Amino acid sequence: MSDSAPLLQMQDVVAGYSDSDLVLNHVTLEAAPGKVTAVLGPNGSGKSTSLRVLYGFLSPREGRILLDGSDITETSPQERLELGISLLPQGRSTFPEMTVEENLELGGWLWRHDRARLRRAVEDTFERYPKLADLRKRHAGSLSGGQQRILEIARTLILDPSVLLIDEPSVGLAPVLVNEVYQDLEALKDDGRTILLVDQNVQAAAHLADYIYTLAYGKNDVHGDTEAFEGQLGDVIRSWLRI
Ligand SMILES: Nc1ncnc2c1ncn2[C@@H]1O[C@H](COP(=O)(O)OP(=O)(O)OP(=O)(O)O)[C@@H](O)[C@H]1O
Repeated sequence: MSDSAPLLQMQDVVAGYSDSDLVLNHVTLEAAPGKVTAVLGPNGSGKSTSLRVLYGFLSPREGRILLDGSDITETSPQERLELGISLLPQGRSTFPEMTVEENLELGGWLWRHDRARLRRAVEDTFERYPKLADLRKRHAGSLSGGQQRILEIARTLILDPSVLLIDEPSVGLAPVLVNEVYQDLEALKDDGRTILLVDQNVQAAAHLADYIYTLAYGKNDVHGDTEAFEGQLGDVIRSWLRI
């Protein structure tokens, strides 16, 4: 872990989708403030499940989740959202029949009773993403895959979260759009947001990340500063082929 105290921590978590099922077997992850922490690993190693536990969609059977040192293990996803944690889930999550603007407003649902604040947040987002502003009245379902992904990222920012949990940001996108998405994530890093990134795109994630964890079979494998992985990522990936 880097020098600063971690902002978000998953400590020694055991979790599964049923009583008999063990998906995370004593997994520990820590995200330092203002840094990008990547969680890499082969299919089925428990990366997305870790994000679900961190966001509160799945309760751990053992272990704790800490935000800035406070135990949030028992808090709901809505409370975590209020505390400044946002999740960008894997796969399509826009509402296709609703406009770009309505999709953004839904991202700010917590502020629905404060219309002025919500409107301001939507307009701030359009300022940050001028291309989305041009599309504001279009149905999300009519946007290209890349535009929809940018809309999804923009929607996770509406509440101005300090921690972003990002699951497979570039999956299913054409290579030219993949670059656009990672440039956007780079800008979020420059904002000083804390990012925990789960990714199959190992090279792009490593390029962005300050710190890397790898998981295998639902357990921690190796972890360290990204520089420590320099020249070794190929070996790490090859080791997954033997799993
Ligand atoms: N909703 C679910 N119900 C039951 N089992 C699940 C569910 N989601 C995932 N699993 C199982 O949990 C294990 C870990 O899955 P998870 O999606 O966390 O892995 P992953 O590392 O993110 O994989 P990928 O890179 O393929 O997305 C897998 O065996 C998977 O089949």
